[in-house]
Amino acid sequence: MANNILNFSLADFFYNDNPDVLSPPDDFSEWINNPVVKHSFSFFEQELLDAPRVSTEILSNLDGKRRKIINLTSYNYLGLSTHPEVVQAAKEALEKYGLGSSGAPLLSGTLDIHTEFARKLAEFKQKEDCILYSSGFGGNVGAIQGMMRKGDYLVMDEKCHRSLVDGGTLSGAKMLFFAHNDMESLQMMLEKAKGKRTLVVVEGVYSMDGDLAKMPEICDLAEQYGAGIFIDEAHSTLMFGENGRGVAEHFGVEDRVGVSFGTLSKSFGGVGGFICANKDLIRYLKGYSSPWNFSCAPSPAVSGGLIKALEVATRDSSLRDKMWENTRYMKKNLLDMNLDLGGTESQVIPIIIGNSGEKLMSYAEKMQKAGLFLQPVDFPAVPAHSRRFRMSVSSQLTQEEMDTTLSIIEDVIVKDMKS
Ligand SMILES: Cc1ncc(COP(=O)(O)O)c(C=O)c1O
Repeated sequence: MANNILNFSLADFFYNDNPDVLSPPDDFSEWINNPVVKHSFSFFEQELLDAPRVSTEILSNLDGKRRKIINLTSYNYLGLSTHPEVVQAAKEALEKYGLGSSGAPLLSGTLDIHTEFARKLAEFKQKEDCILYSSGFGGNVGAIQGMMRKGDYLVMDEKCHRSLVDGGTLSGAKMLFFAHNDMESLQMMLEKAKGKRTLVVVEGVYSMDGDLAKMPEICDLAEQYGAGIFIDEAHSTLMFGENGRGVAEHFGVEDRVGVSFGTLSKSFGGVGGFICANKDLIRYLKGYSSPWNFSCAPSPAVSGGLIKALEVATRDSSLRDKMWENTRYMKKNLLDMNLDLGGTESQVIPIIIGNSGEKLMSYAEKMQKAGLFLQPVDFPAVPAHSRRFRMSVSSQLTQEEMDTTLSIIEDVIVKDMKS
């Protein structure tokens, strides 16, 4: 049976009592003064200068030398962060409301601009209501922690984002992880949770691999066991589906998915998170979701920009179409170089390097010196045997930038791998 939950996986790493990984020594005071980790892993520490004027360009400060480089790591998939209409709308909201909301949403923090944005998001996602959070991370933590309680079961894909896992931990619900996108493993976990209040938690696009949740099969199984479904559409909202509503729309299963999460920091180009669901659930979250009722409401200036970002991204499909055209071009050329792109089905393209952290870091540095910023993703963010670069393709990339990117990758990675 394909149940790799028993082999090494992120789930093992993070959730099981494996004494070999990142566990602080028993003597906690000694550890605080002299923290050590047993498994070595590296950070690609560096400083990027200046706010990017366009998402594809940044200044790097590697070795104290300023270089203008191509950025293929940004989440600004549609270029909305720097879109002139979005920036203008944010400026107007800033003038009108000031910088901050100066209150938690239930106290004085909810302004008319938040209500308007939440209503527009609910309409867009075709759900009854919507709740806004100041961060995507907080939205996931808050929704899961708010909805679930001790005695409930969370059945989560093992590759789900940390925010979903932390929300589960806080809720006190029992957490069962199924092998990534493996329906046999999902069914096994649902069997274990049988008869309990159960929520199946998946991501539309998985953020490290770029593959899609198998939504039709997941819906079938969840319905068979009477479980609810929560989908994190962080990397798929405004990108997938005929109207950009995400992977649930792409598979035609929106009305079978009760709770839909989105972040505002990726394709929307701002910051924040939101949950769309039925009215009762949203009302319940407003009472019990701690990151909502015990944290300041989102910045009204950002909300103003985001209302415009939603309008720009949905008034036609031109930005999305361009992003897909660029994605197809990059994928085709990377595959022609025989690079391992895992099972990507989206604009998130992993370039898997393997188990050498040193190679990963040295490629990263060489590429940056040659004019390309690709963020290396090292263990423990991904399993040690599949260290990688994670490329995010944007609608803003020019043909020249894509061709320069490909030739740098060929020079630095492909030539070395062949040698
Ligand atoms: C799948 C997923 N969910 C949630 C988040 C959290 O979103 P934010 O960074 O907007 O807080 C991320 C961020 O990387 C993500 O990849």
